[in-house]
Amino acid sequence: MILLTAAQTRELDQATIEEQNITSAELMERAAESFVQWFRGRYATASAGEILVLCGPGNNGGDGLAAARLLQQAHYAVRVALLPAEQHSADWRHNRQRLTAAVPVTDISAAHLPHIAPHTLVVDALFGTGLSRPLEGLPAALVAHLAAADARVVAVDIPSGLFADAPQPADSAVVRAEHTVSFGLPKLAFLLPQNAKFVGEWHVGDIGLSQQFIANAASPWHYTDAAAVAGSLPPRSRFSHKGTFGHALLLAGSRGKMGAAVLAAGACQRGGAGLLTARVPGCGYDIFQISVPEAMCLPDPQPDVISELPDLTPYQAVGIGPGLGQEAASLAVLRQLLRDSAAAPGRSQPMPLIIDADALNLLGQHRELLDLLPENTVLTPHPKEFERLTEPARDDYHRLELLRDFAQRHRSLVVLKGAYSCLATPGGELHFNSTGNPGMATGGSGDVLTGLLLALRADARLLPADAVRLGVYAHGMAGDLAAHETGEAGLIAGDIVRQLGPALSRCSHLI
Ligand SMILES: NC(=O)C1=CN([C@@H]2O[C@H](COP(=O)(O)OP(=O)(O)OC[C@H]3O[C@@H](n4cnc5c(N)ncnc54)[C@H](OP(=O)(O)O)[C@@H]3O)[C@@H](O)[C@H]2O)[C@H](O)CC1
Ligand SMILES: [K+]
Repeated sequence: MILLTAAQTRELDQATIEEQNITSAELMERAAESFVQWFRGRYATASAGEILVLCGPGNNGGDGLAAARLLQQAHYAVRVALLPAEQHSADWRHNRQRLTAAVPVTDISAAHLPHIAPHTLVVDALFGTGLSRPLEGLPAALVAHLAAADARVVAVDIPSGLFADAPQPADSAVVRAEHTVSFGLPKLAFLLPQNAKFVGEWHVGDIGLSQQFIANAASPWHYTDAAAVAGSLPPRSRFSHKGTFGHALLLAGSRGKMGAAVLAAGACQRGGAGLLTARVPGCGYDIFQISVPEAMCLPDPQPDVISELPDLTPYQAVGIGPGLGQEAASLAVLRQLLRDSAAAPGRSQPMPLIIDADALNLLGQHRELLDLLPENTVLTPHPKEFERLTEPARDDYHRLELLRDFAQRHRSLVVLKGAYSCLATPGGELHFNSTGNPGMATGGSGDVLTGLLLALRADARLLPADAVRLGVYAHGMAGDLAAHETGEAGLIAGDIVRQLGPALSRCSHLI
């Protein structure tokens, strides 16, 4: 699914109206119906109490007026408060007229802010994608009043005061919603950690927007949902053998951190690698062989860390980093790996690499190595690791800029890990992942992702970006399946490994 700017959203509305030969008021009615349908599913009339709908002067306010009418028809107790304005949109006026006397309406002024008892359900229809500047004056005072009242806010389309696709100045007034009910497509703003406190839980209703416009729209932002990964894991041929799915090499572990190697190896196996060989420090030999009997093991001559790179000839992909440590000997191995991978003997393409954890930190300390990254190398930093590779970000939007720029400059596939992990491609696309849950914020879940990506990059049937997008999605889905069994707090990385098979199998059955 693609994500659009606020300006493109307006064009999409217009395209829908023209394509379907409907009026803008009819499209607004669909939006209001979609909002009310969600609302009715969430709040029973008996327990909702009196609902206050706050309406601004544009079409967001128009949505609010139409929703107020529909809520009243559905037997909710509703009142409306209007923000004063010199001008109102045409569809606002249309819906103001359609509101019957059964819904009390008051005008908001600085002297008459609406009374809001604690826990009142408030529908925020003040401003939507037409927000043209940060809120000040009366709208800002109203937002503060809402916060002070401890209301339970449901935002229409987007919390008022929040820009859909750009940062707002620090401390500017933004409504803090418990839920945001949006239309058609999610907004980029919903996916950024800095906005979580405003957006709350978000939902998107289908209002029949032009699919043709969406399919042809140009945007760097994508949202990886089930449809996006459908078909990216081809079925296995009956005549396939273990060589078909590639031989992966994993360089992982150091004294005290062999668990990372074991988790990554388990994930690589569950991810479908035909063969896996692990290079581990000497001390990890027994641990690894006993924990992962399906894999082969090449113990390093050094007992505590990995100090020598094996010959890469037999392998189709290499993963490095989980539990590696940051010793000079391991840095030398990483440097050698980058050199050997760029021009692997007998290969037309560079070796597919996955670089994670301590290997990323080593890259951050020796940035000259970034120039050696073979094309389509996968890097999987969390925000701190990413900062070590680039620079501290001013905010989440700046971080996305840095991410996009980095992936383009180094022709790499970078997965910035987080609630909506974001894959940046060498072509400048940003793919936000939709699966996963907070239970996955636990030690070792990144090692699992590395192992899974290693398996998928070793599978020559998959294109590089498709493999990574699928891996990030399946990893999140495995976390969701695991959390279903263990709960979020009880989830540990090994649970994710155990659910990778079912998750991948679901992905391969998606159509
Ligand atoms: N497909 C859809 O998503 C649909 C969305 N709908 C809804 O329409 C809104 C967008 O409506 P729009 O009329 O474009 O814009 P808003 O309602 O958000 O606001 C515009 C008015 O607000 C004024 N404004 C803007 N910023 C401020 C501010 N900081 N302070 C005060 N006033 C402000 C603006 O005035 P200008 O001076 O900027 O001209 C306008 O008067 C979308 O979010 C959905 O809710 C449709 O219902 C159909 C489908
Ligand atoms: K709003």
